[in-house]
Amino acid sequence: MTTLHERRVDWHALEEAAVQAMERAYAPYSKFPVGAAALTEDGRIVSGCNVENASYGLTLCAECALVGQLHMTGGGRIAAFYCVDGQGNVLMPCGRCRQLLFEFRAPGMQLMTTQGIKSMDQVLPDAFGPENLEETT
Ligand SMILES: O=c1ccn([C@H]2C[C@H](O)[C@@H](CO)O2)c(=O)[nH]1
Ligand SMILES: [Zn+2]
Repeated sequence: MTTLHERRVDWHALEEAAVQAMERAYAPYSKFPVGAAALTEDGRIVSGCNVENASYGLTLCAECALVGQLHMTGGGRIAAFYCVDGQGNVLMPCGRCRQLLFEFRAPGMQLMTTQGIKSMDQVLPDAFGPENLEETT
């Protein structure tokens, strides 16, 4: 059971970064731009937008770009996460993206949700993670 960390988060800065990322979205098919931003444990803000494709199923969620940027800019772990839709409203990450974020979570990672701040465990209970790979034979 993960508990929420007491780390103080500048949610406004994260929201702004998410909105800026959303403005870079490539979403001509769904017309549903998404921006995601994360605060790393060492204080960086990384972000990403969704990138769609004429072959619709190949669409990359905003969180895919975010974890790519996280890794490319020094790695580390995500302390807080914020995702917005085209109106700038808080958006819940899809199931696949919850799994992507789980891989890079810091202890007590906080997620802004439509129901307020939640923990990773609340949005993805009983998650499959790297430790599960150690269970074979
Ligand atoms: O967590 C999510 C959920 C959806 N989308 C994008 C994918 C697609 O381009 C659009 C509509 O599903 O929203 C994201 O970027 N992240
Ligand atoms: Zn997604």
